[in-house]
Amino acid sequence: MDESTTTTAGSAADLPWEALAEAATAAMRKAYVPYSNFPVGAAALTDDGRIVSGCNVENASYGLTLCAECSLVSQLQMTGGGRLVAFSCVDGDGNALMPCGRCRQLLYEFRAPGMQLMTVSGIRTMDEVLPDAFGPQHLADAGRSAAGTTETGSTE
Ligand SMILES: O=c1ccn([C@H]2C[C@H](O)[C@@H](CO)O2)c(=O)[nH]1
Ligand SMILES: [Zn+2]
Repeated sequence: MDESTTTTAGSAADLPWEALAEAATAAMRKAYVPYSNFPVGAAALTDDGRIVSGCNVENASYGLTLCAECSLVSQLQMTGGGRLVAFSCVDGDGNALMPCGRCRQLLYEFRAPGMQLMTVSGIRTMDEVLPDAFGPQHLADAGRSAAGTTETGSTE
């Protein structure tokens, strides 16, 4: 079945978008952005009910900047792993922000089937924001793909 039609994430309306926006806004306030002055906060619901979040962290070597989504993925892994069911990120004014291309790829790795994202243009699925994505499923040699995981990362 097409991931966008699976229901692991539940219906978009049932997802806790308000709580995610609040967590993203709280994370945004922790951003380290002396160069761009463009704080970003990201938050996501995991498949076991946690909310993980992250902020952008810039660097004097500008290109080394970590997007908020990088920080979120790191927190996901450090707090028990799992998969992302719903994702939201906000700018300094609290407005929804579309993750940059690199971050869509980062999020794709940890998506739950049917993962939903709150974006500037409304609620979208991962498939919609990153169609025909490259992922662990393309690493044909099992030795090089995510150890012991299936396409969606669940252990079997
Ligand atoms: O998806 C994105 C896009 C941009 N930024 C950050 C990086 C940089 O610090 C600032 C301006 O690009 O916004 C993120 O955190 N996530
Ligand atoms: Zn990014």
